[in-house]
Amino acid sequence: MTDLADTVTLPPVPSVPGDAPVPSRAAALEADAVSAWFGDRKVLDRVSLAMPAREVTALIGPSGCGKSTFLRILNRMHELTGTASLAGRVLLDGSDIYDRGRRITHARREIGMVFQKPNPFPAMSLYENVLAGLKLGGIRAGKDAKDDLVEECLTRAGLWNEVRDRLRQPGGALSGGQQQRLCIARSLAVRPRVLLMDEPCSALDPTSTRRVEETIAELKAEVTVVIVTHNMQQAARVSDSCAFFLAEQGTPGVIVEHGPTATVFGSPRDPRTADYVNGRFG
Ligand SMILES: Nc1ncnc2c1ncn2[C@@H]1O[C@H](COP(=O)(O)OP(=O)(O)OP(=O)(O)O)[C@@H](O)[C@H]1O
Repeated sequence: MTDLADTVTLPPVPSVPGDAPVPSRAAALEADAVSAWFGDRKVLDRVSLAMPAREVTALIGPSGCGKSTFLRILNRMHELTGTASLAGRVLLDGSDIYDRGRRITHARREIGMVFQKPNPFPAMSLYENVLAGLKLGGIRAGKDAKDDLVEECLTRAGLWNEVRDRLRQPGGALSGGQQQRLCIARSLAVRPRVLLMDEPCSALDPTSTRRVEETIAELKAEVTVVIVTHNMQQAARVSDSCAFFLAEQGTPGVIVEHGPTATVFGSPRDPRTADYVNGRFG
């Protein structure tokens, strides 16, 4: 249910949708000594990571090392799991999203999430899918502003030209790759400052994957992107910097190495990073 005290008006859209550049609201995100538990099992240990504005940061590492948990901590989704707890700070342009008095809805609106499996509302039209987050976030907009916003977000997600003539068709009628770009458009409609992506291409074919990667490259001027991927070529293609997570022999996950993507892949400092990026384990 929408909390009325949290109702806001949509920030203005460009006057020429799709053509005018969207003013950048990208924010820097910084994790400071983040630890996480499920029950009494610690799964992340004092992870610190700077994710600069207008850059793509890739989180890589073997299955189970805590990448998704870390990502979910970045927009306060971790706390939705009953047994979950955490310590540390997450700074969005310097202020902690976990500060007392900060609303969970604020973090969710500022820091969007795209999931592994495209999850559009299948019976809702494409138009309504794009706008779905506005209702949930208590954001008001008039008819013209909504029309402009739908065009703008579908354009930014790289889907407008494919669907402009069928906006009233259901979201479930699209291909998997198109559905994922629809989900990206839906995330963009609330004007997030950071977009988190949890293996966004793992359910997609190579052509759709390439299209989503192009979309990520186009978006990063306007929104900071943090992406979890198991695909090393993808990390190398899309990211500016890269963090290698590892949880060795039942110990909690830590970042072994973090730096510019070219360095992490080309001349890593730690032999474990070299082994992982060269496919020798994981
Ligand atoms: N809801 C949960 N309840 C209990 N333990 C969990 C839960 N979710 C994750 N875990 C555990 O936390 C650890 C980190 O899991 P997480 O999903 O963050 O790893 P990951 O690196 O994203 O893995 P993958 O690459 O396979 O998605 C794992 O040991 C996992 O079993």
